[in-house]
Amino acid sequence: MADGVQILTSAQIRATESAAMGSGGTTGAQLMERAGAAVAGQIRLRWPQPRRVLVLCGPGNNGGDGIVIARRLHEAGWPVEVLALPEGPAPDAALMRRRCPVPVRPLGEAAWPAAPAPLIVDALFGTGLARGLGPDLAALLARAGETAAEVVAVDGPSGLCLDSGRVLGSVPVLPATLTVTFDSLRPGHLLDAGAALCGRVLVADIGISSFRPQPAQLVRIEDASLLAPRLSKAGGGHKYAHGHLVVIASGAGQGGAARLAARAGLRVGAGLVTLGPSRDAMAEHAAPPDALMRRALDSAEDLATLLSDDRIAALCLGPGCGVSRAGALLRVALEWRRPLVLDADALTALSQRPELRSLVHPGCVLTPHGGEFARLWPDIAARLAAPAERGPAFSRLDAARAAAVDLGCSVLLKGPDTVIAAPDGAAAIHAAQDLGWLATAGAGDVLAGLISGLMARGLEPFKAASAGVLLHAAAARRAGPGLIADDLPEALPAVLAGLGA
Ligand SMILES: NC(=O)C1=CN([C@@H]2O[C@H](COP(=O)(O)OP(=O)(O)OC[C@H]3O[C@@H](n4cnc5c(N)ncnc54)[C@H](OP(=O)(O)O)[C@@H]3O)[C@@H](O)[C@H]2O)[C@@H](O)CC1
Ligand SMILES: [K+]
Repeated sequence: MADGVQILTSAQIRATESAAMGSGGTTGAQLMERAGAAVAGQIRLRWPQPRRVLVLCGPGNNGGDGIVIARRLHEAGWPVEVLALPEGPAPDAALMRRRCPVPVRPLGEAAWPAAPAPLIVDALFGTGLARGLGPDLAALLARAGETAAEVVAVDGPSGLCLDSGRVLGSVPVLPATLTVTFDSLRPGHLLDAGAALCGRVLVADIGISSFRPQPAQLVRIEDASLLAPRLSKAGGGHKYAHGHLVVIASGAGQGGAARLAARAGLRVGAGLVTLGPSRDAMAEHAAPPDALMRRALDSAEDLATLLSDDRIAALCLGPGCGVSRAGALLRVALEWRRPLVLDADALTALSQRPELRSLVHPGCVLTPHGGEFARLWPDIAARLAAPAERGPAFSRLDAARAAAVDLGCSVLLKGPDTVIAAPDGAAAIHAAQDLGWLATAGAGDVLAGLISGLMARGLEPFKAASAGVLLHAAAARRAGPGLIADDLPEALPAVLAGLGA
């Protein structure tokens, strides 16, 4: 498992809540009170001056939280209006409605305020969302969205599936300025459309964390400082002790993507990196850094000979390699059965060579973007592309996990919401929606180099993939807008120094 913050699915948070209540230490009503109080507290911190607030409540416990928020804000002197859907079978929410000092009016066209409130609390549906919003509700929320009010979502924007980050049905949801969720993040806060729709996400501690399932199966990786002990070279040692990475490069005239990967491998601390172009491309791959070693590799036999040196610790195949060259070298790379990153052209080559799929092993990390993923796993990609009608909807996390199980290797599905999945079910999400400038040519090649460099240093595949993604993002943050991929390896020394590695 990677180091990170535990993420719980809707089913897991329900189980955690049940375990907390089952322990006898707390009741559902107490948890609802804590949840509502936390949201009301955040609202008052963010907007210290009372303002008109419209609280929209659903039939279940999400709506119950909304009622607590309304009461708390009312008690603090805020002008509060509450509109609610008819009650469902949720006894704690019903109790809160009975205790509410503010009139609870039926949510609908007739009761909708003529003058829009500047703040809307969306407590319609949370983890219990089962399907898309009905057309009447969607129309009301669309109207609310037009008033440019600030929106605070309780647990998440209603209509957003908190397990997948996908909007259920084909109805728009009301984007939130602020989302306050409870105990832990849900996958949907980070994945897909969720990241943009949730706005700023805060996690309120409601006192149930000791009842979470263990060990954590899903984490958010966000804190690069956790990497420092793993990346430290404090023990010293020979260059071979830090791993020898081989990066396969292209034939003549196919560009320098592999050099970016190799440079990243060096910068992340592999003891040696050998770049392997074809013989006729040796001259064009002779450019700096001079720390790189070169070795001509024309054929699968040449690669097999090189890999028979058991000091070689990891291999990176794909960046700037060319699909046919990657295809020609793929079998030997897989039969080596040691740490291997397959990226870019190697993924396309693998999708064209189904007979090689059974050779993929747990020491492999595959790093597809969405297009490469769809070529390798068209059935899984089709499930992801199908409309999301019911919750929990099939997610990018489900897709990466299914792919990891299918090939028995770690899979890193790239995107602004990168998902990393191991074949044993462990998974991590890295959300970098703020790093739009990282979507630049060659950035993926650098990532492949980082991961394979870390694998050469001995990190196991899932951890190397997680650490590589973190370092990649940290380097992009340091380089800032305007970066080109070449800047990423150059930013690494400062990133690593900042981590105390
Ligand atoms: N877990 C915790 O630790 C804590 C959780 N807490 C809170 O509880 C929330 C979860 O509560 P919940 O389980 O009652 O589900 P919730 O989201 O209120 O919705 C369920 C209701 O909505 C209905 N419904 C669903 N979709 C619909 C649709 N499209 N259109 C119309 N109706 C639809 C559904 O009806 P049904 O599908 O059965 O027909 C059912 O009646 C959670 O998000 C958090 O805020 C805190 O209070 C305390 C700590
Ligand atoms: K909500």
